[in-house]
Amino acid sequence: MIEVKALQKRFKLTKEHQQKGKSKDVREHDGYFHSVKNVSFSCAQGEVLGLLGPSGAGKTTTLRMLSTALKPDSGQITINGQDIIKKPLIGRRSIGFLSGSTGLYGRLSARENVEYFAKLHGLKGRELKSRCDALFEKLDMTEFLDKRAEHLSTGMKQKTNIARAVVHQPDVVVLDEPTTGLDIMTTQTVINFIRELKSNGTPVIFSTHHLDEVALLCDRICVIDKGVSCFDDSVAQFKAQGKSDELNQAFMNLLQGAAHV
Ligand SMILES: Nc1ncnc2c1ncn2[C@@H]1O[C@H](COP(=O)(O)OP(=O)(O)OP(=O)(O)O)[C@@H](O)[C@H]1O
Repeated sequence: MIEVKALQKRFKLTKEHQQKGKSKDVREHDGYFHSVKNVSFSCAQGEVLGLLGPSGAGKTTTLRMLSTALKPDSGQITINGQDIIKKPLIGRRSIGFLSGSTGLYGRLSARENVEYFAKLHGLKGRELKSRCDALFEKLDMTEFLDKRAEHLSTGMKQKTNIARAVVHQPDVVVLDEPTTGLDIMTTQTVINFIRELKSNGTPVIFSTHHLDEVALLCDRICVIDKGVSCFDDSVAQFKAQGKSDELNQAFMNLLQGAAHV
């Protein structure tokens, strides 16, 4: 179970940001850009939560705080009752994080990349091999395992990144736009993999702009708009609140009627 309460993160405004016109955004004040102003949600065993919101809403910033890559200014993140802001090492062990900016080591093969991260998490010998082999099969990676990462396609790289993110069998999996830019077959492999994590009881949180994936996978939805979570509940409640059975219409209704900004 992961619980996120009242997260906040602001960034000092640079001249460059001001020149880009950020000063027009309502989240800029006191010399800071308040990227995440008040975000709360939870995701229990066996649930998949879809994190939705317009571009720039604060989804990636929120997910980076969950991964411990960014320290919140205030708020709480607990995993199975453990405060991972106070104990980031526990957070790093407990969370498997895939981000758009995660890089692979280009000169290592796909297999070597995943094994390298497995070793960093203390895996070795037979356990390391059987854990990696199982992931390679589930993610349909066998035919490119020995190719250098620098020569892999976008989809192959994404599969390798996912394997690397979950090789330590984390308690919670957090995926930032896991299917963006992928072809249909690779997208399906990623969707099946999320389903399998769910059926094993692992809470999965993923950000996306694809509402068809939300319909296929999610039990819960959290919507972030201008740094504020304006919805956190079941998919059924989302449709009811948005007064539409169609997720995209419910999403539009919710944002248009938002009273949080
Ligand atoms: N280090 C930073 N310094 C200043 N502003 C930042 C920084 N990181 C993020 N931001 C700003 O915070 C806002 C939220 O960004 P974030 O990447 O979290 O949005 P997002 O919801 O993930 O958007 P998208 O759907 O386009 O990926 C954006 O306006 C972004 O420019």
